[in-house]
Amino acid sequence: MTSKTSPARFVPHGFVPTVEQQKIQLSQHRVTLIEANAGAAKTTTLALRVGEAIARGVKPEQILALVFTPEAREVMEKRLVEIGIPYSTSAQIHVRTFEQFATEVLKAIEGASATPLTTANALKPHALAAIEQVSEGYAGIAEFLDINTHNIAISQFLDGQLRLKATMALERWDDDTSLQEKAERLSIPLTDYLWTLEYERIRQGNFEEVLFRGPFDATYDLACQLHDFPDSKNALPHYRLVVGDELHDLNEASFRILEALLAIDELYFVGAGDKDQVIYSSHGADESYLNHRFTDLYPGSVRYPLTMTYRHGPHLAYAMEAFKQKPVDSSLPVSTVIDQRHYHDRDHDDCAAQAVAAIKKWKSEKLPLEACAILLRDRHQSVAIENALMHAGIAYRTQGMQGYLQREEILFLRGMMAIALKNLSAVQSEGVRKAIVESLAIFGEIGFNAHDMNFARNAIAQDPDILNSFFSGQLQRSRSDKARARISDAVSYMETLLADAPAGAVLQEVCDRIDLEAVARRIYVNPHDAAVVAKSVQGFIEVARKSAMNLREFSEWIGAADAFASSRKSKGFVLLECAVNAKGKEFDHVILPFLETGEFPSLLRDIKEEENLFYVVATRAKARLTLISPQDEARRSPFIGRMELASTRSRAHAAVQSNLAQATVVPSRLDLSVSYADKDLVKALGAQWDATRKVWYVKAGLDTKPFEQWFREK
Ligand SMILES: Nc1ncnc2c1ncn2[C@@H]1O[C@H](COP(=O)(O)OP(=O)(O)OP(=O)(O)O)[C@@H](O)[C@H]1O
Repeated sequence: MTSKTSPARFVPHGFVPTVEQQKIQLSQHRVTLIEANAGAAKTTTLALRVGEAIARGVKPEQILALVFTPEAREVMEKRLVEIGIPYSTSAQIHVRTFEQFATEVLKAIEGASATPLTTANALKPHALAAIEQVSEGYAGIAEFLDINTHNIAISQFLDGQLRLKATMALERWDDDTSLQEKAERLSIPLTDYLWTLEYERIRQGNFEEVLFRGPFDATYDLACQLHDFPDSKNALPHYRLVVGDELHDLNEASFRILEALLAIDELYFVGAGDKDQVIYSSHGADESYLNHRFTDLYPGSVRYPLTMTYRHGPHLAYAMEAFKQKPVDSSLPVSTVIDQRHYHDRDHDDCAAQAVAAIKKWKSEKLPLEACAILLRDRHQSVAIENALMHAGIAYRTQGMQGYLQREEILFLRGMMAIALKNLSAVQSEGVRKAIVESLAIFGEIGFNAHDMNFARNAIAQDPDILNSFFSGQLQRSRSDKARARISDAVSYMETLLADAPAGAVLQEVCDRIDLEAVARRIYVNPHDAAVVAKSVQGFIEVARKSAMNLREFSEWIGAADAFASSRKSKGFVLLECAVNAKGKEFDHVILPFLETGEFPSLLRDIKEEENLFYVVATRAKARLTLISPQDEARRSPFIGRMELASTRSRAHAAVQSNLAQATVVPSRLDLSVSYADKDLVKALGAQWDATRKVWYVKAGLDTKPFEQWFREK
């Protein structure tokens, strides 16, 4: 595909590739691997490789770019265009998550798509059916079984089966291996092993028709299919080039899909990753694939380094070097600012005020708000931040999560207030009215089926005055007597209230009467989700209490806040996003609030992954990183201390000076505006044709005078 001596045919837009990048761009090895630090241009260099392939005649639809998450897919799509591949061309490149790719291939094999079930709540009925089959079917060994059907057990089961499948640990055993032995070898309780087998039996359905697929199931099913029926490899599209980003997320199932793709002749593969960005080990992600699995399979694979980060300057590079205890460097002649701000201990409103102060400072320097991102460890943290932003009149946009006023648990409380004030009609948006009705049904644990739910949503959204009578009537359908009694009590309490009752105290009373935290634990399969919901609710009640408003005033304030949050500006807003969704992205200014023990690192999660997640979010910053932590040093996240900010500062300063001294102005190529009729003329004068970007250009270093009449900007 490429030859060792030939120069690059693809010239990117806006920067000159380094020698290291060029080696990868021109690599002619079947398997090329890149292991490099955050911001060291992995995605960009994969995009360069794609551009080079197109410049050499590979059709864009013969190129596959594989990633693991929708966010990473977005970043890859963006980079392809940024480096200069025209949108019309890049849109034809197959940029897919593994799961999406597997779904498409399975559809080609099976001729139909299995129902996708994406949430733990949607999978719960199938998990319950499976455990029922275990308790009935294995009565003979019942004394070894430990049957539990509460939400925590289901959540643990769903995580466990995902891991078993991601690591392909359910593969066939010798017939004489007993069930107990198999469970022991997998280091899981026998019940969990049997539960997974039954669950898979239900999922795989009868008559070879898969009934449903949960998260990651398509990847697993395709890996099994390729293993069990080698001929199904023929269903894989024939690509000429496959690039894989974020390969640190590889697990056994996705690796096997890559293996099958790589068995296709004439296919080149270039993959990149950073072992310190592994945050999905619960899904079987493992650095061993990058470390040696590729090389074991393809001894001819080569590894190329990308040694410098291009996202930020030496200050942040050295802080990350100290944090991760690995070499990190930057050749950028810029001082990435690392600001620290502190808040009164446990005062999250003060923390949010510090975030606002950091944004105001940025704005006062005439820097664009949309280049600013507040990255949260968890979504419950957005309550204080959103309020502070609204209060300061700073527009914001949430990504990958709803603004807090639109979340189920808060919509439920808004519904209860609407019942008290009989003012659902005051909620401007019909969509929000519908969502409020749905949340009342969910937290009221009313057993609506999809049809009933739809009917209720539409009827009440159109005629909000019937909310009270409808809701009281439907409560009779609540699943448990206890829940029905509690919520009826809360509704009667609300209906007796006057509009001038204090909102904070009333909402607290509603939560106590219903025992909302227990309801959340019943409703949310994942205990972490239930905990986040409880924290959101507490945050909301705190807002009401601190406002000192009565019910009517608070309801009006929510209406105004709703309108503020939904105002859509194309510019002049800051971004609010959860840490896990920020992978692969970059922002001029990253603000990390709530850096205290228990929040970040979260104590409910694996500490190594928390550390990797912190590394991921801190390295999203290009020009400025603001760290917001408690005044009390003992309560601060230990991650800040590990950045050794004070001791790395002078070395970083010296590196910026030295980078400045070495910086040279690199002459870049000049794009021309040439009509079809003039093409032979410019060619004769020495202009080059860029097949990827479909533009004539003068190579860097050539005399541009003869081309003056075709300059794009005179
Ligand atoms: N040769 C170069 N000169 C200057 N800037 C570059 C060069 N190559 C890439 N960059 C810039 O470096 C930044 C980081 O690149 P990229 O996102 O590809 O890194 P990455 O290694 O994939 O990051 P991560 O793993 O942290 O997501 C981008 O802003 C990109 O435009």
